[in-house]
Amino acid sequence: MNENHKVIEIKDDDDEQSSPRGVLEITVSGSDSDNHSSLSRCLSSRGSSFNEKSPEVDGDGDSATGDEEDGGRAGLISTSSVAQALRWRNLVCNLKWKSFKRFSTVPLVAGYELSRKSLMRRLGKQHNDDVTIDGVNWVVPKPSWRNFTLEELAAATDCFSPDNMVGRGGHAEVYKGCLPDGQLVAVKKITKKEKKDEDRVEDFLSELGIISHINHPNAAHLIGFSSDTDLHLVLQFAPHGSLATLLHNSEERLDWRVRFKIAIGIAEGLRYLHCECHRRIIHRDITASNILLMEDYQPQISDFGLAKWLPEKWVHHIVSPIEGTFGYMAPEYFMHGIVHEKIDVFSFGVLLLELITGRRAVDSSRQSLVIWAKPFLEQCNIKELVDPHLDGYNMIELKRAMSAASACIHHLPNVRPNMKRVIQMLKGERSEPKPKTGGGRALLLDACDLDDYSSTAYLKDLDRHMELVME
Ligand SMILES: Nc1ncnc2c1ncn2[C@@H]1O[C@H](COP(=O)(O)OP(=O)(O)OP(=O)(O)O)[C@@H](O)[C@H]1O
Repeated sequence: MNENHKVIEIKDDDDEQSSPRGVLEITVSGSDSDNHSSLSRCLSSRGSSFNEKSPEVDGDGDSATGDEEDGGRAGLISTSSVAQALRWRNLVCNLKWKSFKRFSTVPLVAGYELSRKSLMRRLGKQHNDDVTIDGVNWVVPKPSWRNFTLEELAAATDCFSPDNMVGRGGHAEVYKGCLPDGQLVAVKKITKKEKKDEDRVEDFLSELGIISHINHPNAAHLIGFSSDTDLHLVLQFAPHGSLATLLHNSEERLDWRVRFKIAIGIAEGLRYLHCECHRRIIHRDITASNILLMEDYQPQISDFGLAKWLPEKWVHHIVSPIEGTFGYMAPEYFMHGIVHEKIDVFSFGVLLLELITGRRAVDSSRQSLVIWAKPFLEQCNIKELVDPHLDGYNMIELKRAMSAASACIHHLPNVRPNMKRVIQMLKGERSEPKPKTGGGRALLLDACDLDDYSSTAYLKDLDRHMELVME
């Protein structure tokens, strides 16, 4: 176990159960060879735990059907899809493994370190060679992804024309594109100029590995990827852009009905990532810019660049460096680097506040929305809190959103509800979070006595932290 790990205790009850079962993670330490064998174990363990979702490819390159459901799915896969799947498998199998620094657990691809040159060389080979099967029995996820060439992406985006650029984040430029069949796509070109090639490739594979396992209407949908010259993800296009733009930079005013629908959708997406996905995924960067709005304003959680797998049996993990967006970061994360579901819950609370108030997580005078809103939430002061631009709102929904926000931004992670409970609160199925009296998934750390951490101390820390990062 990583030395950074402090005493942790897991107490599960059914209601607080937030990890999927039957997922085997391998702890990695030591040399390359250790890691490689860990990988093999990890992959073969995935074979059994992922059977119901993904068709397997056996040593002869045929679809192997483990059960009836797999058989049905496999039967639907076209020959070219199988060939793509094999190319994908070959690509991953050929990658070089080294020790993994940040996390001591390597899920499918989140631990690669490889030289970009070597990746490109291997990829170049993939395009030309017949697929070779090495007999390793592991699952090929989602064989319908496409491996695009740079020419295809250039044709789709009019040579990455600036007119087609729909967004730019800290790590990527995003272009609107149109595929030959008329499908609109977003081509995310990874830039991360400050990073070394190896790190960029590692981050790309990590994001790709996570996003490729996600299958939910409220989470980004991967169409394909390209590592031809540059690294690209090809995603479903979001016609209404990001929530941040619509909420803070647009003439268009989102009415309450749409805002509430967006809140429920994001909550459903997060519940999926935390509890229903093949593996437990912590997004780590839930912000208004990372919520995309599809047709009919259905929200999609996007940008899995910081997302992490968390093994089922671990209550949390401690990471360094701490990356994320100021204004959305939970105190235990920005102070101690603790990663667990409740840091996403905190960020979701900030998002709820943005939807209620129309204010940014951090405004132009560097005021944190959490610090500003806390007293009004405690007084249930709707008049001060609610966005003055809203023409009207459903009072019951607004109050539910306020009480959910209040619970989510609690300074103690154990007191914050999980996403399942947040949805119940928003839908009025349960009005109050269940008080934590020792049951449930408790987070006990001797490294940082969070239970002694008061709301006032937290607000002071938040202020201090903001001063530091805004200097
Ligand atoms: N699928 C999409 N459809 C439409 N617009 C998109 C899509 N994906 C991203 N965008 C736009 O591009 C912007 C940047 O994308 P994204 O957040 O994925 O980049 P990033 O560099 O990883 O961001 P960050 O700085 O948060 O790491 C988004 O805020 C959004 O406006």
